[in-house]
Amino acid sequence: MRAHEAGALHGDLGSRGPAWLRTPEDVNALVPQLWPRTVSRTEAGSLQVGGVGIADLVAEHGTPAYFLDEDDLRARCQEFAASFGDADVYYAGKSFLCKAVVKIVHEEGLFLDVCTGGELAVALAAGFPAEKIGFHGNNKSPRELERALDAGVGRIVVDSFDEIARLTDLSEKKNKRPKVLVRVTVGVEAHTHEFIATAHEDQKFGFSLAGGAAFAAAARIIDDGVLDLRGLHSHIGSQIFDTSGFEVAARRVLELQAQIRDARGVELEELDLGGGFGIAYTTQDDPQAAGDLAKRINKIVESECELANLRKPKLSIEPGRAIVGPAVFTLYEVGTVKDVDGIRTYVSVDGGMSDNIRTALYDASYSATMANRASSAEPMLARVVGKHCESGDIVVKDEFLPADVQPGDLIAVPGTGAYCRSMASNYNHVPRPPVVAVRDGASRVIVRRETEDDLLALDVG
Ligand SMILES: Cc1ncc(COP(=O)(O)O)c(C=O)c1O
Ligand SMILES: N[C@@H](CCCC[NH3+])C(=O)O
Repeated sequence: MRAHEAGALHGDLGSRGPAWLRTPEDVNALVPQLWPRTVSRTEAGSLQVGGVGIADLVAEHGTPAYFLDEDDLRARCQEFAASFGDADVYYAGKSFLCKAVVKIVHEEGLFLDVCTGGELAVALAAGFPAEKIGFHGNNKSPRELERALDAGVGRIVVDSFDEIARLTDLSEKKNKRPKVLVRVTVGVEAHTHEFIATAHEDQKFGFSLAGGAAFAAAARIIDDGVLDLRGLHSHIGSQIFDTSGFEVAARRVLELQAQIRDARGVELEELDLGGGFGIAYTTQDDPQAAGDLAKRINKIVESECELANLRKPKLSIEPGRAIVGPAVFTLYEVGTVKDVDGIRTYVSVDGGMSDNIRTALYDASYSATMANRASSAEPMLARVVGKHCESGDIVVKDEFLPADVQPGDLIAVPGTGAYCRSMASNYNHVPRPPVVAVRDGASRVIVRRETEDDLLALDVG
């Protein structure tokens, strides 16, 4: 998360926006890095995506809803695959997974990373080839491991000594030799929110490099000879803009790789550097293009291999957010507009923390625009909030909206493809919104809207 996302507000009443937020010259303008590529305003001023106008989308699918620009998603898959060349690009399923997206990711030639039996079930149900699946998780159950072995999952990323023992035992019983990676905690303090940083020492993921657990895990697997140790894995966190964290991570895992070679005579052939590439949530975020990331990461790995006197391993990366995040916007309808005198204007919409928990959970920043019309009114600093019974139910902390925003207007929030529907809840018994893919002038529901019947179906009375 960027420094500006710390949420600091101006002290003076009446201008309670963060210091970085500027009054826009045109409150209707769409800042390109925030929006899926086929989104634009029609001459009349409303949004369109994939050649379909927002009014038609709302008439057919209602609000709130997530709209996926399918061409944008496919283009991002293609850019990562082409830029990283020989590397395997795993789409991180945790960011957003459903059968249609699994099929798209497969058609575009990507691999797939899952981290629970549920995600694995969706991938397999959509016909994704098991050998192109990587299986993560710090607490995979025996049942999940068994399922992965039976399905023939391509890589299992082991995360604890308990798991190594469990998987070794199961593999011997089933006479299998799964390919595994050892997840290494490299001790990098990634510049991101604490809850989404994953490679500092004090946390649940991986084997500590500094404490020697990572070496011991690799050595145990090699010595046992049951699992096929293909390489090491490092994921330093999410929403990272600066490649220096990847540089330190690559150096440290490659040093470990050299240590393993020297101690056991085994030169591991693969290296997975995880995901975490940041995307634009606000005008201040300036993400790197896939091509630039690929060049930097390849260069880092090459020079670190040279230093450690290692052959360059086959690389894998696991972008989730950077592929699906920018391809989606959420559309809401405004229900109430409340000016809390001298403090701020609250614009309440028909969704909230149940469809986007990131603002409440990580203090994340988002942007928004009025979607049903362009307005000539002055920009007004507003806070877009949901309909839940929590004062922390904030969708967009600070954004300029036209001062004439009113009930019935539509608000679109970009950058919601990752970790919004996948982290959605039924808090306050609000049914979760649908995901609608739009392309070439047509829309199709890929995850339908939940109904009250769905909610009641689980309630056995
Ligand atoms: C192991 C692993 N790989 C990949 C990702 C994808 O991260 P992001 O979507 O932030 O790129 C995550 C999530 O943080 C992860 O835990
Ligand atoms: N869910 C998080 C990222 C963590 C993903 C898994 N390690 C986010 O919204 O940014």
